Amino acid sequence: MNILDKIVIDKRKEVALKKSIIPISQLENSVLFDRPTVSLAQALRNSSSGIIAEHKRRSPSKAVINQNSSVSEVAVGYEHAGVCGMSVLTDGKYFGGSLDDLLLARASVQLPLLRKEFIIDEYQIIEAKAYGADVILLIAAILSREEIKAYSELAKQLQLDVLLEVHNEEELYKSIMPSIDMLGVNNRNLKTFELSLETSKTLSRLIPNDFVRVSESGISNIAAIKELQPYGYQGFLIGENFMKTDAPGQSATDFINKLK
Ligand SMILES: O=C(O)c1ccccc1NCC(=O)[C@H](O)[C@H](O)COP(=O)(O)O
Repeated sequence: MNILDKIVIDKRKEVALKKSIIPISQLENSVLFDRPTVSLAQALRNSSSGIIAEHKRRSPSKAVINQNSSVSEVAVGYEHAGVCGMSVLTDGKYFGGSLDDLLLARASVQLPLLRKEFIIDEYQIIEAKAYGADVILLIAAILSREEIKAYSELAKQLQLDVLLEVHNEEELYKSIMPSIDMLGVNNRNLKTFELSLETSKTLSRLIPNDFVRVSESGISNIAAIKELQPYGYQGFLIGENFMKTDAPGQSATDFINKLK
C-alpha cells in the first residue's frame, strides 16, 4: 500500500462524516459560493514566471516543514512576490492544513487559489467553491476516467479551473479530456518519495498543446525552471522550497527576481 492508498482510506471516512454533518445545500448557501472565480490557467498563460506557490506545513515525505506558519501572512507575501497563484493544502492529517486555511487565504489575497486536496467525492468540489477556491486538483492515480470526467465537468459548471495531476503515461492517457484546463506532472515518486525532473521532461511529449503544462514538486532553484521551460511548462508548483524558510513570501520574491 503506498501513501496515496492510505490517504484515500482516511479521506473516504472524513468525507462521509462531513456529509453527515454539513449538507450540500448549506455549502451552496455560503457567501463565497457565488463569488466570480479567477482563472489560474489564464494567469499562467499570461505570465513569464509561472510560479504557483504552496502553503504546506508538513508532508508525508518531509514531516514538519513550517508547523506554525500564518497562512494570511504567507498569502500576502506570495501575492507581493508576484506569483501567479497559490496552492493551499486543506488535508489535516498528513499535511497539517484545513479549510480554514483556504478561507483565511481567500480573505487575504485576490490571487487564484488552488484547493490542494485528495478529491474522491463531488462533495469536496462544492466545498472548494464554498470556501473560496478558484481551482481544484484532481489526482489521476486515485480516480477512474469516469470520475475524472464527472468531477471535472462539475468543476467547470461551478466556474472552477481543473488541474489534473499525473505521475506516468497510463494516468496521462486516461485523463485527457476537454474539461481539464491544466495538466500537472508530479516529479515525486509516491512509492519512494524520490524527486526527478525527468518525469516532467519524459511526459511532456505526450501532453497535447492545448493544455497548460504544470511541473509539480521538487523544484528548488532557477536552474530547474530553465531546464523545464523548453519542454513547454508554463506553471511550476513550489511548496517546500519557500515554506522551509522563516519568510516564505520573501523567499518567493527573491526566487522570482532571479528569474527575471
Ligand atoms: O509532499 C509530499 O510528501 C506528498 C506526499 C504524498 C502525496 C502528495 C505529496 N505532496 C503534494 C504535492 O503535490 C506537493 O506538495 C507539491 O507538488 C509541492 O511540492 P514541493 O515543492 O516538493 O514541496
